[in-house]
Amino acid sequence: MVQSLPSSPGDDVGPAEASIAAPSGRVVLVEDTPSMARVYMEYLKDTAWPVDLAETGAEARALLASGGVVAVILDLYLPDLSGLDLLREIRAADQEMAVVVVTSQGSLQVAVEAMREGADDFLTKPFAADRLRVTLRNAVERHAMAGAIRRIKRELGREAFHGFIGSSLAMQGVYRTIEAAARSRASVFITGESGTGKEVCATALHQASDRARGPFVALNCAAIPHDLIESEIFGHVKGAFTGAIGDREGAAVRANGGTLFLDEICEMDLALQAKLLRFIQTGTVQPVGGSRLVAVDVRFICATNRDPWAEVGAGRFREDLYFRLHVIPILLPPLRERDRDVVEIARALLERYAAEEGRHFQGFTPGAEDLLSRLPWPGNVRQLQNVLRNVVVLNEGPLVTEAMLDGPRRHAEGRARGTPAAGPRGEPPGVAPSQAVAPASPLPLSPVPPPAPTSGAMPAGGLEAVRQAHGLRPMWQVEWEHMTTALRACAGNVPRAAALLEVSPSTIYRRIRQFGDPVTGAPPTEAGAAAGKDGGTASG
Ligand SMILES: Nc1ncnc2c1ncn2[C@@H]1O[C@H](COP(=O)(O)OP(=O)(O)OP(=O)(O)O)[C@@H](O)[C@H]1O
Repeated sequence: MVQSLPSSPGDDVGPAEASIAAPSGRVVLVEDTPSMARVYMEYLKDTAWPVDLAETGAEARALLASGGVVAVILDLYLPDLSGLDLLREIRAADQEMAVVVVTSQGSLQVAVEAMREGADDFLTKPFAADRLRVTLRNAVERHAMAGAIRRIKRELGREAFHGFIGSSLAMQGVYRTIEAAARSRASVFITGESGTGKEVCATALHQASDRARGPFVALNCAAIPHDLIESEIFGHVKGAFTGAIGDREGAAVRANGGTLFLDEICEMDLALQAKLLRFIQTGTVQPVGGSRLVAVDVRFICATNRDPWAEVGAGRFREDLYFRLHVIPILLPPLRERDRDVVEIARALLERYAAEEGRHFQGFTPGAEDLLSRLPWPGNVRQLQNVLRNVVVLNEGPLVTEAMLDGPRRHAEGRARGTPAAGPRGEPPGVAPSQAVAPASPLPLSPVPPPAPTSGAMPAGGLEAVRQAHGLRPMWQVEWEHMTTALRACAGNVPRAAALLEVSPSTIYRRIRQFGDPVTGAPPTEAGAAAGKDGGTASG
């Protein structure tokens, strides 16, 4: 038999407790002895929740299945079923309700077992009205609190997500947006500094979407020469231009049923932007030199490390295209704004690189981890990768020390001692002129220099003598000369120079901000001095 008590607005708690919002729902009292049931129902008549009585396990199951139950007061001895089994069923079904078990004198062992199985509290018969009410109320509140904490932990506790490592609050927000955006077909526009993981983000969006089984096609708009990019996206027919020896599908058709990722979208020229807009509006593409329209179903994701709205303002990016693509924006925070993520990523990278390079690194000293957290990482995760690869290749384990990471400071000290390690303007590589001589704080990181000469390892004269003996030059110098040649060959067109060198244009932009523009003669920028000193060798 199931009986119900109506709820009462009043409760037996004091004013302070009454101010806590009690979770809503019903209480199920499971008690097979009618006289006891009557007493408990009387005790409970003034609680905040309506109470249903179940006199058997079967009745209890039916009430629980009907939902909306906030708590169960469960006698462990039932005619048709063990109360412990019912408790296990509740917890196995992950039902969010508090459970208070009722046991007889002398059965403490059973109470302990019930607590282990997930009961929130227990009462030993006999007990007074107040005791029942307070125990019930506390159990409901504790359970609600524990549930909220569990949910928050589940939300916030993600240390990795589809290729991302990092449990910072900033990245939890990104993971949530990716999850929500993945369910939609709306275009996503990813922004963030170079190396923050924009491509990882695009891949995650694809993997978390219902297009995951379809193709993911990525195209770097800056890495492809302008005269080829149209055919790269839309394809071409045989004879469309010199060298078009056959029909070729473009990225759009290859991405059919999946995702098309247009990286460095702001590098696309305006004429092509118009064609892209038409593609987005009509869902059809026309191969270069062809007359037939091909229908394709793709989800667009694009990315840039520029400010796309500023590009619109400057007339380099079409406003209508911006609004078509910028439906769901995702901003990837720079690594320096991700709390301890840098350490979490560094640990994972160290393990990977040590395995790949056959080194025996086991971790970082506390000082090294602290330094990792303090460095500004202008080149973000890619820079961290370069630095750690460098550390692993050039040093021996078992621990990465501060000294192994402290490149700029050692460069600065070397300079102070007169070590000739000057950049184009006399600064040490990777360090802004203004920071080059600052000995204290290890600001923007340069590639980790070779290990300090150990006795017997270097001939007299140190690094420079070895360089001269072998005709070697620092990598940054070779890299910059190469970039300068490429830029001059392309009349200062960065994307074209990047395509020639097969690096990301952002790598060249960073160097221009750092060293100045060799074509226009523009000097390095202040912003570049602060933001462009990753000093890593050209990548991507
Ligand atoms: N949170 C992260 N955890 C682990 N690895 C990461 C993370 N973010 C980025 N990476 C890695 O860092 C490298 C750079 O990432 P990615 O290419 O996605 O950056 P990006 O923002 O697209 O860079 P760019 O603007 O220069 O093209 C990749 O090897 C990527 O796997």
